[in-house]
Amino acid sequence: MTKLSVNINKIATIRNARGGETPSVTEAAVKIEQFGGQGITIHPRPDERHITRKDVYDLKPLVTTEFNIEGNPHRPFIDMVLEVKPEQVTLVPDADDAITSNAGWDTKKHFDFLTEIIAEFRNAGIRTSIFLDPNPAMVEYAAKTGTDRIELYTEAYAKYYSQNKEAAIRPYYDTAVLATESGLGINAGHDLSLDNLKYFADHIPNLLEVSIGHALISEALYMGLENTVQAYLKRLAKW
Ligand SMILES: CC(=O)[C@@H](O)[C@H](O)COP(=O)(O)O
Ligand SMILES: NCC(=O)COP(=O)(O)O
Repeated sequence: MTKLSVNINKIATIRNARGGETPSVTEAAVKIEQFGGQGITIHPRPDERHITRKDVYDLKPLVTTEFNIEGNPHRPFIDMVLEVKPEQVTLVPDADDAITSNAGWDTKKHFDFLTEIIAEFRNAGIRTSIFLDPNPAMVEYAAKTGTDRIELYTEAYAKYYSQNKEAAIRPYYDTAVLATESGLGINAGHDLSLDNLKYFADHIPNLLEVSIGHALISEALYMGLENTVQAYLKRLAKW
């Protein structure tokens, strides 16, 4: 079964446009879980452009499914995650000024750094996942870092899906097969949508979790949050 973790960054983006608490990030998380969401993902960025540090602490006692915190492991981020103790931390190597995440880890180059940080999280009982381009060459080093999972960075798949979906998914399939053989769990995310999700989930073996935010929250403007979460769950259903 592939779990749906809903990324609620965009709820915070709208809220921050006016300050105050509308729409409420915590209420959205609770409702998403009531509507069937199987996890809540947030990506607090250093400039707090959407999710703030306060949100991270406010959400922790309310999330009853799986809490997944994503981010670049600078020391303040690491310390916050160790204090909050979510079920999962996803390490993303994004520059502070990046508009959004735009690359996976070079696991060979950053091997020592990742190994050290991953041990810190694992010793605290927090599952780790590292954001990875669909590049089988990165899997060998990823596995040696001790991470529990990888998160396949799906922007390229989403971009090329409408042109040639067989070609778009091939590197993801190859990376996923090797990751499974290497004992790694597989998550995926970035630009997944109602259009492209089913093909991805049907063709990637052992896909444990997808985290989806931008498209899902955008689609919810027209369909409503409950219908949208349900529509995503249907795309992930195997029957
Ligand atoms: C790791 C990943 O792909 C997502 O977390 C993405 O970075 C969302 O972040 P933004 O909402 O800031 O674009
Ligand atoms: N890890 C990916 C994520 O949380 C959401 O990415 P997106 O759907 O906002 O592109």
